Amino acid sequence: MTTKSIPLTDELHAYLVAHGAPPDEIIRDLAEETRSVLPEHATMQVAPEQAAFLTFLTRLLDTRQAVEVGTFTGLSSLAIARGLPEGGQLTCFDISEEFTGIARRYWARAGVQDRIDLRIGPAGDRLRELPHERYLDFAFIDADKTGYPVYWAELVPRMRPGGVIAVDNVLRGGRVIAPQNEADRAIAAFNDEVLADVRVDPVMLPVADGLTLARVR
Ligand SMILES: C[S@@+](CC[C@H](N)C(=O)[O-])C[C@H]1O[C@@H](n2cnc3c(N)ncnc32)[C@H](O)[C@@H]1O
Repeated sequence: MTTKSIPLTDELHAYLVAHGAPPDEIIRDLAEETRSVLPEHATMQVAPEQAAFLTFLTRLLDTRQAVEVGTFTGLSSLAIARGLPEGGQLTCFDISEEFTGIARRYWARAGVQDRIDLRIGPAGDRLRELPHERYLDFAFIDADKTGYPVYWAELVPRMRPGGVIAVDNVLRGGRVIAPQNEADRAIAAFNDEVLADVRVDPVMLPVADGLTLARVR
């Protein structure tokens, strides 16, 4: 028995991915294309076990309306879209036509393009265009780290009671306890803000680079 999460070697990580929900051919091709076309940015993609978890969570919450902030080449959005029922909708936000051009091709190949509404532009501005109602079942934040407080402020009031916001990179490779740059400091401050927010019940999980799940009251 251990009182904390065990470290993952490469071999153990491969085992964990293989025994959870192993990536299918579409996800494997998307990861491979991202690595070969955008080698400097490829680590921005969510980990395979996170992708599987996003699909699981989307289904668990019976999600009909979801939002993603930070789409890149589309792995997390594909995972969320796959968890939606017929008629469900995912609204995605990103600033890059180049990155999301790749995403669009893989959404089409997976047959989920009709469930995804991609909006290009700074998410802080574009999120304000969403209905001012508590209608979202699930939201995933994974864009520029200094923008997290703005995305949080726009999303929390739009979540239905019991809806969940998932936030990626909350451990910043471990640097969150000794921040070394602006993004690290932003996440350290953001994590404190989430903890103090009486509108949500959060948990922080050591999945990949750290994943916070916040259930909105
Ligand atoms: C970590 S990546 C997202 C990875 C994605 N979730 C995946 O699984 O592939 C961050 C993304 O945020 C986008 N981004 C950066 N600043 C943004 C902003 N102000 N508004 C919207 N998107 C932004 C970047 O273009 C990039 O695609």
